[in-house]
Amino acid sequence: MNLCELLQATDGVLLQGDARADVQTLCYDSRAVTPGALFVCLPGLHTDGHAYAVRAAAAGAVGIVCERPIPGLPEALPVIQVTHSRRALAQLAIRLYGEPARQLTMIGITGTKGKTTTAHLVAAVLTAAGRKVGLIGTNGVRWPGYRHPLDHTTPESSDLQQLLRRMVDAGCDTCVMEVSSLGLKMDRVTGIEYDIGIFTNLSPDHIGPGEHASFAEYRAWKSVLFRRCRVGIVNADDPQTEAILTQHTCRVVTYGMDRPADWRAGTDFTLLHRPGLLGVTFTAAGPEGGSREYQLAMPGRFSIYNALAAIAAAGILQLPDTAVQTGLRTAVVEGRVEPVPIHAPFTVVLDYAHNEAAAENLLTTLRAYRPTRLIVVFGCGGGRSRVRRFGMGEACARLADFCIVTEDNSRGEPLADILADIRTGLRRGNPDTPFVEISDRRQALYDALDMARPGDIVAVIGKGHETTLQRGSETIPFCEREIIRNYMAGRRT
Ligand SMILES: CC(=O)N[C@H]1[C@@H](OP(=O)(O)OP(=O)(O)OC[C@H]2O[C@@H](n3ccc(=O)[nH]c3=O)[C@H](O)[C@@H]2O)O[C@H](CO)[C@@H](O)[C@@H]1O[C@H](C)C(=O)N[C@@H](C)C(=O)N[C@H](CCC(=O)O)C(=O)O
Ligand SMILES: Nc1ncnc2c1ncn2[C@@H]1O[C@H](COP(=O)(O)OP(=O)(O)OP(=O)(O)O)[C@@H](O)[C@H]1O
Repeated sequence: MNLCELLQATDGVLLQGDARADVQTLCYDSRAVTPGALFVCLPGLHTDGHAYAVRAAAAGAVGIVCERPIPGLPEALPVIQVTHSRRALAQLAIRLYGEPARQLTMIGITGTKGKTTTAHLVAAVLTAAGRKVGLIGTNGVRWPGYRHPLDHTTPESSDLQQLLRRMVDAGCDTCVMEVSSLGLKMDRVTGIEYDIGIFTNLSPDHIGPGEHASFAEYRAWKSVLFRRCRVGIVNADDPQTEAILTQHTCRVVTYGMDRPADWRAGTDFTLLHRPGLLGVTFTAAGPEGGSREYQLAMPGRFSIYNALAAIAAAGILQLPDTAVQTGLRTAVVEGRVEPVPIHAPFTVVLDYAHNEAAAENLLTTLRAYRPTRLIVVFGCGGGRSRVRRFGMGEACARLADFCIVTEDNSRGEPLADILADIRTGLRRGNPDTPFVEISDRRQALYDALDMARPGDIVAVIGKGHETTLQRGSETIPFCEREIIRNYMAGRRT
């Protein structure tokens, strides 16, 4: 597209050069510039994109977008000054990729916990209703026939708009995406008007250097989604919902279990536990009454909240209830309390929990299923906070019947040091909980499967959907689902 045409989407002023240049793509990292790219200088936390404009030009950039003049650029190179380059990046991307979000039903999900799960549930329900759905979030991007991992839960605006364009070109009619607070703060979703915004819940997270200054700031950014959507579906039971709705401009639809809500589930739900299945059945009624029964193949009370958000979204989109029931019954989220399908009288689940709060939440949920024994396989990452290791150790010792402590992305750090910290945590949590240390994670999985007996739950936590293991400077393929299935298949033959 012609640079001149693109610029009209921004408040940019041409400082030098000819605006008739042809722009093929947008780029915000000089190391990724290819000929035909328009380089947008983003001021960052660690460095400033303006410092790399000369390098971008040398790599073939057809123009530079910046917030201030940059010395040393070739005279003929078009340079455009904008007030805010992150915002400009989003505006340019929307124009370059032909406003793809306008051609999709856009559903954005925000909240501290449950974004990934709710996004999958909404996508499953829509798919069961015959929609062609694209999905973007922590577990990557996918649409029918395509999937790819992503660096961010909510991608940078230029990457996001390009993905949306590809979804439209692939025939998708709907996009379900996780909208992180940083995605909102960093203009990654600027310019997108969501048909539906969903709020799950809020607790302190992502507060610290480079992320949010305080809980209030974190919450304020999440609340922005409800000024950028037509209908906001919010959790009536979350104490932060009222604050999230400050200055909202959308129609509000509520869901919950404890307080009055448009979509409400009964508190008399039933936990389902069969080998290979940890689920729940519950009833829910919408604004028009008429309670219906739903089944989920994921455990716990909190899963009902995620499902209610999906049921409410389906209600707004007027999807048939049979599709909602089918979608919820069959949805599985990789690495989020994901059951591994094996022929065994016990249950194995994979989960991404890698801090004390998440481990506590998960193991408490699993204990409610009254397993004969709860066996936990876990480790902790190297080069990260030691507090996390003590905390994981404590939570697992308090809630498991047996722990197998092993490696988890040890990166450059000696595994022995990490295991020693976990051991300290285990002793603090409950010195009587038996545990073994098995350095090799694959062997730890094999041992857990060998010791499991009928009615046991084996929770393998920390890696969730990841398919690699970072051991020292090496990154090795490590798909726990495959390892477990292959080992169990081998045991049967
Ligand atoms: C805290 C945060 O979000 N940081 C983002 C920010 O990085 P930064 O400010 O440190 O950037 P920087 O390194 O100073 O570089 C500034 C600019 O110079 C450019 N550069 C830099 C070096 C060079 O040689 N050439 C060059 O052009 C960089 O590409 C960048 O555009 O801008 C970068 C480019 O836009 C982002 O990739 C980066 O995300 C980092 C990797 C990150 O980890 N973000 C996480 C915290 C995040 O966004 N998480 C949320 C929430 C997830 C959840 O809720 O679970 C998410 O949506 O993923
Ligand atoms: N509605 C919920 N309320 C509380 N906890 C939840 C909820 N949904 C999921 N969880 C727990 O949080 C974990 C993470 O869930 P999920 O990945 O869906 O959330 P997320 O918002 O995408 O989180 P993250 O940003 O950490 O990836 C799950 O494994 C589960 O233990």
